[in-house]
Amino acid sequence: MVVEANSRVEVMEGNQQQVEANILLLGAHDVGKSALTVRFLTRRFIGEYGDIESVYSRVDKIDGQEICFNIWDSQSTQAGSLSDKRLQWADGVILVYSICDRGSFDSVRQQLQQIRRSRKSVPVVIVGNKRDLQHHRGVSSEEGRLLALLERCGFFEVSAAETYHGVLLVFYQLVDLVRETRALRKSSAGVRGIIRSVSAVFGKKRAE
Ligand SMILES: Nc1nc2c(ncn2[C@@H]2O[C@H](COP(=O)(O)OP(=O)(O)OP(=O)(O)O)[C@@H](O)[C@H]2O)c(=O)[nH]1
Repeated sequence: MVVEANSRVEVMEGNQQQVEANILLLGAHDVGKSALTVRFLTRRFIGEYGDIESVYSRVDKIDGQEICFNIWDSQSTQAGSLSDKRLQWADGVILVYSICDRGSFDSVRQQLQQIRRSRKSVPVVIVGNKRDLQHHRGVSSEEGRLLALLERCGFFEVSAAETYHGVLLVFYQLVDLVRETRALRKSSAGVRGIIRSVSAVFGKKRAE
């Protein structure tokens, strides 16, 4: 059976429900967006990645629920040229910088501001990648954590080159945030509905 929910198609077989989560990866050039995507999809680090911008999918079962991750590994953009189309598509955003590249951290700050202007409540996880290159570190963990705290984002430092599990946690935390946001939206829509009904009844009484 196929049902429409919040303009999203959810596929149901018996009691099983598959939830879709559109995840957009953003960040400056060379920070490891493709490396993180490929790690998550294949568990591998292949070292060099082409320039093909594409959406990839992977289905996982989390807490008994099937989640279809649709991942848009976008080409790096200047802050300011972040297309609205990509942001409107996303249910959640992974903002990537390299811990060795301060400029890429500044780009994350700028992109975050831009995201907040057009999608105020979209969940975001900030990722400091290339954690294996400690000797070249240019951004401290505290700076990354503080930015995430101030902007209410998730935060991880990972190495796409070295570990799979750290990368897995990034995607899983984001999907948790996406599910929480949807649940909140649903319950606040419910409350709005109740308020409308109550005002309709009282409005009527006043008119009588
Ligand atoms: N040492 C190290 N190198 C990494 C890591 N992640 C990615 N790289 C390397 O960084 C370079 C850029 O990685 P990509 O995944 O292509 O970066 P990108 O952000 O997708 O780059 P663009 O698509 O050009 O914006 C490649 O040479 C990767 O091998 C990491 O965790 N550690």
